Amino acid sequence: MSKFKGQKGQAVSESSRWREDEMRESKWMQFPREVLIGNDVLKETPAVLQKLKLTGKTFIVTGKNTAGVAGNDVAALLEKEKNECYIYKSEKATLEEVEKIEAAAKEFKPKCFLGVGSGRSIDLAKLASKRCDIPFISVPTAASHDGIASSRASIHSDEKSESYAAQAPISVIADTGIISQAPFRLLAAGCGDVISNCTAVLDWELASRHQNEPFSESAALMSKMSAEMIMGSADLIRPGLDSSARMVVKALVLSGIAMSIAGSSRPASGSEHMFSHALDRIAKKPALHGEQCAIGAIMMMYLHGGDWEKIRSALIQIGVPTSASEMGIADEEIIDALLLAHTIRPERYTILGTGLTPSAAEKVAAVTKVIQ
Ligand SMILES: NC(=O)C1=CN([C@@H]2O[C@H](COP(=O)(O)OP(=O)(O)OC[C@H]3O[C@@H](n4cnc5c(N)ncnc54)[C@H](OP(=O)(O)O)[C@@H]3O)[C@@H](O)[C@H]2O)C=CC1
Ligand SMILES: O=C(CO)COP(=O)(O)O
Ligand SMILES: [Zn+2]
Repeated sequence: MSKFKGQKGQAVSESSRWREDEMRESKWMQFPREVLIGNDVLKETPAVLQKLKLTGKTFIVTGKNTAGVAGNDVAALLEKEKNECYIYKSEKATLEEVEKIEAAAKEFKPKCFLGVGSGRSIDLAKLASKRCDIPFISVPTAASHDGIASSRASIHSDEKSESYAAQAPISVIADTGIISQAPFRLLAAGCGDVISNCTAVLDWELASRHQNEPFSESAALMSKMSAEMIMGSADLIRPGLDSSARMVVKALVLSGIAMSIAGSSRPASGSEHMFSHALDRIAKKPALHGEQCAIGAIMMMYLHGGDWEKIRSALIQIGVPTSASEMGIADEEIIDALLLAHTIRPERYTILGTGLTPSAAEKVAAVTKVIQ
């Protein structure tokens, strides 16, 4: 068995090479402290704030739809307990929006931030709270993405999609009564986001082998486990069921924790996410993040030479779109996104390498039945 020098100079067998990261001397990781998952847990929000000694003033970042779903209710619950709330309705997860929130919060001087809503609202609250050095609580209204519990914030602009080091939520309050009543498409998208961890981890392993990129076996295992949890229970994920919402939320939390362990979005974001970010830029009407990542995962698994049909079957069973037409995206936009994807995060080594040729892009999309 060949040997190479580990980070501290000691010889490490190749079979344990991927464990090198686990042997680092120190690493700073953040995880949520109070995690509430269940029907009607929203009403516990004032108690959570009290337990964490964060009562007083609360800055709530929510969205246009989700204000009515939960944002206003949370504010009412807190105000009943003599907390003052500032409600900020946001639209896009951009750096400009983070700056606006930060400025409003500096005036209001809250004790904590709440992100109540979709991925966008949670990411904005997460990054703005980090910049204000104030704790943040994640209150998802849909299980549509694995940023619910992660310490990362995905911020987008016309030119790029970046993953910022933010902070892990001090608490996650996931009311499955609300989440199970959200449009099923959102829950299915969350399953797609987690299933796409399969290819993200393969890309990370590739980067570890080809470029000696730091790799965390525990983060990778956790990420794969969350994907397997969903694929193995695909038959149990149904609209309107509290049990389905609970299952998906737990997998999303696990996947978010994997990112916090890695200290990057690597365990949950590889070539399939680069494809999705490219599609966000190219498509006239992009689909949901998790839907696009799921389709990306089918195609990237084909490129890895893995079992893409297994991923496709699980997605079909759950009800996640597996073709461009089901997502409402033109076939040409899929090809263009495949050709652009490798440029999205050039520093992130993946199976896309320096890019696909147009004929290779057409082939992967056609063979995997993403385009007709
Ligand atoms: N930080 C991280 O680690 C991660 C971040 N992400 C990011 O998260 C985002 C994707 O999140 P996602 O939630 O899929 O998409 P969006 O943030 O785009 O939200 C999708 C839509 O769902 C609506 N919605 C949410 N909950 C409900 C509900 N209960 N009832 C009715 N409508 C509802 C939202 O309304 P409203 O307009 O009120 O918001 C919004 O219009 C992307 O920006 C992605 O990059 C994804 C994964 C990981
Ligand atoms: O979406 C993510 C994991 O599901 C992570 O986000 P990025 O692709 O922005 O790093
Ligand atoms: Zn994602």
